[in-house]
Amino acid sequence: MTRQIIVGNWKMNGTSRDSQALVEALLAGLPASLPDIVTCPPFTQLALLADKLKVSPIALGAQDCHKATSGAHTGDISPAMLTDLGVSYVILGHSERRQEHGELDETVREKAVAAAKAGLTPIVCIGETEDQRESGEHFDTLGWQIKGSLPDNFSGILAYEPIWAIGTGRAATEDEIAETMKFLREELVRQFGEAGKTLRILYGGSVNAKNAASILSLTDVAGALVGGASLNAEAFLSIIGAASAA
Ligand SMILES: O=C(CO)COP(=O)(O)O
Repeated sequence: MTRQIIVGNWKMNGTSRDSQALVEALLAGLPASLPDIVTCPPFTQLALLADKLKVSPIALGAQDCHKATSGAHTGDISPAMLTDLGVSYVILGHSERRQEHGELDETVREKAVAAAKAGLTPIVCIGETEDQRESGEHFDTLGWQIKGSLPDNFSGILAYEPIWAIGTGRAATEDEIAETMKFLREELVRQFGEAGKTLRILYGGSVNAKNAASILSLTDVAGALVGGASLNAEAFLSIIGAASAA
């Protein structure tokens, strides 16, 4: 059984003071048996946390990167700048970036190629809107997102985050997650052949201390991408605990 991976996406939250306090509380409370743990603070906290987490079991991730190594891209951060700081994962194509920054599947795919080339593990997010699910178009949407966002030879992590479950407190039901995971696995195998059988898939969307154990026990769920609950040390530690037991 492979170790689960729990990723905390802090989104646009965290001053130096809060970030420091949060990681100190996490480090003090980690259980003896651990899943893989990744924390993705905003860019501004990466250097501080790289230092704090250097000799810890918590890996560092970023929430986005540019596809170029350097150049005239005001406001952007390159994969090489992230690896330079000791970052090892990067979330790409989160629905908030797709919606607020107009990121398309193609952009996400180019970023995933660049990230992997720099040595980062890309965590590529896909997910349907509530309207798409209600009208029965969710599998088509997810299928297109997989085809468009994942590069050839993809060896990163796929995160399924239904948009209607993000930040709403309404996680997808176990049946919805199970059925979707089955579909995603089939699509990955269709696209990547044998390699698609072992690509890791995370679930994200209102994962919390209460529902983590049941979600993480579902077939093909290799871990969770956690937003709000990753900002609370106690809640995130409970999710880590649930992953150790899964
Ligand atoms: O978007 C998410 C993680 O990337 C999920 O956010 P919530 O856990 O706050 O629903």
